[in-house]
Amino acid sequence: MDKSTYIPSAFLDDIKTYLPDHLSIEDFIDKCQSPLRRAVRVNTLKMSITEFLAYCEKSDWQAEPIPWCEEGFWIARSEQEEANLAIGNTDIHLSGCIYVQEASSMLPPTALKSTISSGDINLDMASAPGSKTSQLAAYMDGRGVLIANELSSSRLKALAANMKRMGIRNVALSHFDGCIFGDYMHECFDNILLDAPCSGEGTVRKDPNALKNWSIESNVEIAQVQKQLIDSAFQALKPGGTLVYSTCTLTPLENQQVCQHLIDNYPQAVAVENLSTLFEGAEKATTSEGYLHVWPQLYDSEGFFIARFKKLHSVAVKNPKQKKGAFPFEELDKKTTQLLLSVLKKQFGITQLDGKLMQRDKEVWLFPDNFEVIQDKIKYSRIGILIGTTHKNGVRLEHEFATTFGHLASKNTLALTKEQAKDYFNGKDIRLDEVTKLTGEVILTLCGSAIGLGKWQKNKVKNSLPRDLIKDGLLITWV
Ligand SMILES: C[S@@+](CC[C@H](N)C(=O)[O-])C[C@H]1O[C@@H](n2cnc3c(N)ncnc32)[C@H](O)[C@@H]1O
Repeated sequence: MDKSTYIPSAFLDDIKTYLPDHLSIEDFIDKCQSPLRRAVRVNTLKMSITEFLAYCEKSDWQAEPIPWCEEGFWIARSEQEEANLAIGNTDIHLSGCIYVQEASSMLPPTALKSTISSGDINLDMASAPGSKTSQLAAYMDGRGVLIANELSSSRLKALAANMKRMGIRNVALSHFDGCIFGDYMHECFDNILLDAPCSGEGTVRKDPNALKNWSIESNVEIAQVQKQLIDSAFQALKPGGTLVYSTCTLTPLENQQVCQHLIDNYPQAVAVENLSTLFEGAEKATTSEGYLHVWPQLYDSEGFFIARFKKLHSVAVKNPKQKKGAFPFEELDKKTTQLLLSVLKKQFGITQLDGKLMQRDKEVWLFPDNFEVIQDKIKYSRIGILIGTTHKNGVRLEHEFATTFGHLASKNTLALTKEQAKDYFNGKDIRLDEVTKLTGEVILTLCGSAIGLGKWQKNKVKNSLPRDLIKDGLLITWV
C-alpha cells in the first residue's frame, strides 16, 4: 500500500455523491492507494504479438492480456527483479516495438478501432505525448492521414520523438488550441478522438500528488474548456463520422455533463453509441447513458471515462475561417525522385516508397495518403516523414526514414548486440569485430526493428543518431 497518496476529504465527499450504489468508497480508497500494474502495448507496425510473447518468455516477463486491447498486456516479473525493471530503458522499448501505456488509456482508441478504415482522415485533437496517437496509427496501418494536434510546445516535441521511435508514417502534427478545428476544418474528419485535458482524478495510482490542487472550482473551469473542445470536434466531424470523448478523471462535471452539452447543442445530429459490448465485461463500467465510467476498482486500473458518438447529419459551420499563406511544399521533381530511388535501391535494395514524395527547399518528405484534401486548411508543424535532404551529389537520408522504412531493406543492415545498441543510444560509434569492406549507409536494427542509420567505416559503424535523441549515460536495463 502506498500511504503517501494524497486524497483530500473534500474529494472523497464529492465522489460519494456519484459513486454507483454497487461500489464501496472503502474499495475505491484502497485501490487509489495501491500500486498500479505495469502495462504495455505492442506496436504492431514494428512487432507482431507472437514475437512480443516470445520476447516475454525469453525475458521472464509474465504477460497478461488486457481484455479490451488485443495488443495490450499487463507485465509482471518476479518480486526481487520487479524493482529494477525500467521498461523505458529496455531494448524492446528503445526499438519502438512497445509503448508503455496504462491499460485504461488503451480504451478510447479501442472504441474507434471498428470504425477506422483504409484512407480515412482522422484527428487526435489533444494528442501529446502520443500514446493514443500511436495506437490509432497502428490501427490505420500506415494508410490515410492522422492529424495529431497538441497545444503545448514542449509536449509537441515529445510527441514528435515518439512518432519517430514508433515508425509512424501517416501522421501530420499541428500546434493549435483544439477549438479552431470546427471553424478551419469543418466536417473534414472521418473519426475524431478528443482525449481532453482534465483534472486527472483517475491518475492517483501513478501520481500520488495528482489530487494536491483538487477543487470543484477547477473541475468547473476545466469543464468549460472541454465543452468548447467537444463542440469544435463535433463541428470538424464528417456526417456519418465517429467521435470518441475521453478523460482520465471521474467527476460527471467533466464527463457526463460535457457529453450532455454536446447532445443539447445538436439534439438532432448526435447519437450516443452504447459501449456496453465493447469488450467482455464492459457492462460493469457502462452508465445508464451508454458511456464507460471506469472506476479503479473495476478492472484494477486507473480511472477513465469514454463516450462514443455518431454524427447523423451535417451541421452549419459557426464561424468559417480559412488559412492564409501559401503551402510551402511542391511535388518532388522527376530527376530527384529518380536519384532518391536509385540511392535506396543501390544501398538497401528498396525499390519503391509508397506515397507522395514532396519537397521544401532541399528537404524531401513523404506525405500521408490523401493529404492534398486537407493540406490548405491549417498550418502543420510537420507532415509525414522527412526522408532526406538533397546535396550536390545525391541525397542524405534521415534518421526517421530508417525507423519507418528500414524494415524494407534487403541489404546493408546490422542487427546490434546489446552492447552495440548501448553505444548507439549513447551517441558513440559502434565497434565491429572484423574490418568490413562495406561502404555507405547501414540500417541498424534492435529486436528485429530498424532504429536508425550509421555509416560503415572499416572496423566501426559511424553513429548518425540525431543529437537530440542521444541519451547520455543511458543505463539500459537489458533483460
Ligand atoms: C489527456 S492529455 C492527452 C494525452 C494523449 N492523448 C495521450 O494519450 O498520450 C491532454 C493534452 O491536451 C493538451 N491540451 C490542453 N489544452 C488543449 C487545447 N485547448 N487544445 C489542444 N490540446 C490541449 C495538453 O497539453 C495535453 O497534452
